[in-house]
Amino acid sequence: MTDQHPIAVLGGGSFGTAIANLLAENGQHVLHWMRDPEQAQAIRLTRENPRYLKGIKIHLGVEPVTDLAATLNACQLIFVALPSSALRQALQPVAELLSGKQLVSTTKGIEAQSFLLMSQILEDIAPQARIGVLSGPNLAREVAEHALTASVVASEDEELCQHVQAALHGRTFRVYASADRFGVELGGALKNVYAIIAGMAAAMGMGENTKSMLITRALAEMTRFAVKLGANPMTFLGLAGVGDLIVTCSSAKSRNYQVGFALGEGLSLEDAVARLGEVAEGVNTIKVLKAKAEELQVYMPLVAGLHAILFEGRTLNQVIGALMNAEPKTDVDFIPTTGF
Ligand SMILES: NC(=O)C1=CN([C@@H]2O[C@H](COP(=O)(O)OP(=O)(O)OC[C@H]3O[C@@H](n4cnc5c(N)ncnc54)[C@H](OP(=O)(O)O)[C@@H]3O)[C@@H](O)[C@H]2O)C=CC1
Ligand SMILES: O=C(CO)COP(=O)(O)O
Repeated sequence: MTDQHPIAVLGGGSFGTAIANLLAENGQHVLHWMRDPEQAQAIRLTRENPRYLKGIKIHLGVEPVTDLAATLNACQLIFVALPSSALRQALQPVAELLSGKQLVSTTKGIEAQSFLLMSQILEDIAPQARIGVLSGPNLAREVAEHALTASVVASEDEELCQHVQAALHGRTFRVYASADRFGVELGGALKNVYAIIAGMAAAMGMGENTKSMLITRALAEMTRFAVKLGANPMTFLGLAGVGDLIVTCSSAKSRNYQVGFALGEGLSLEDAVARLGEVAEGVNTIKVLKAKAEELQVYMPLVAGLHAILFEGRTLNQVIGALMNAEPKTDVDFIPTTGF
């Protein structure tokens, strides 16, 4: 059943475009808000968004718009697909228009200084809104090309979860519900850091053993950190945890992986990010994560190693040597046996 109101998607990048298309394919009228009037006009005329999703036809049910206030006024369900660095500054000025709306963040990042996840920022600026997150192994291009894909909508608000499932479920996209908003969102933010490391390893010609070790030990670190923050470790065994970690650490379509690959080829961080020209959230997340892990005294050797390479002048070989020669540890030591 289609909504009586249009559905808003905020953000004219690759993921906003992919989600807007999915909704429109399901018969929804979508107001796709972007800040650039030229981009909106070009999409209206050509039905393509070549800068972010070249070759993908934009469904006629997607209406590119640039009036944010009018968009928020017209819609009850609003997907937020803005970079984490832009979300607060874009939405704070229109905070009063968000009251009572269903806001679903798809943004996978952490705010510097506050260490807030994106749905927590939404809650902060719009306490009267109904809040959820959408996260999972969802490479935008594959979603747009109709690869069979699953995602998770997470909120304590069951009605919101059902609304999102009804709006997005289709022949190629399946949405699972979760009540653990914090765990689902944390998984999406943390995995970007490990995708940078996986990209580096690939550029260095490392094999499948290395990839598997990285993904598994990344899961250990992520879970250890999440448990320290009081999250449910079981969420990390789901699509938004290990699922997203696998896809992002395995695919050259991931922008975080691409940044890592460029670093592994010897580019500076600045050049790697410039060459990408899109958002790689892990670059900002690593800074705040390293500091938080130290503050909370959580053992995160991969995070510390990547930070040392990017910001402390260590070489890849120095860090690899330190990681492989670290004191012996036990394998699965990060899930408490009681309490969950
Ligand atoms: N791409 C993917 O596969 C997936 C991405 N995500 C998450 O979605 C979020 C958005 O990423 P994605 O769509 O990929 O990013 P892209 O890099 O593809 O696009 C970024 C978009 O954000 C816009 N933008 C940047 N700053 C502002 C601002 N201040 N106000 C308004 N709009 C702004 C850009 O506009 P302009 O062109 O005018 O600069 C552009 O449209 C990220 O957190 C990402 O982790 C989640 C799942 C999958
Ligand atoms: O989150 C993603 C896939 O689930 C997209 O990852 P990148 O931002 O690294 O492209």
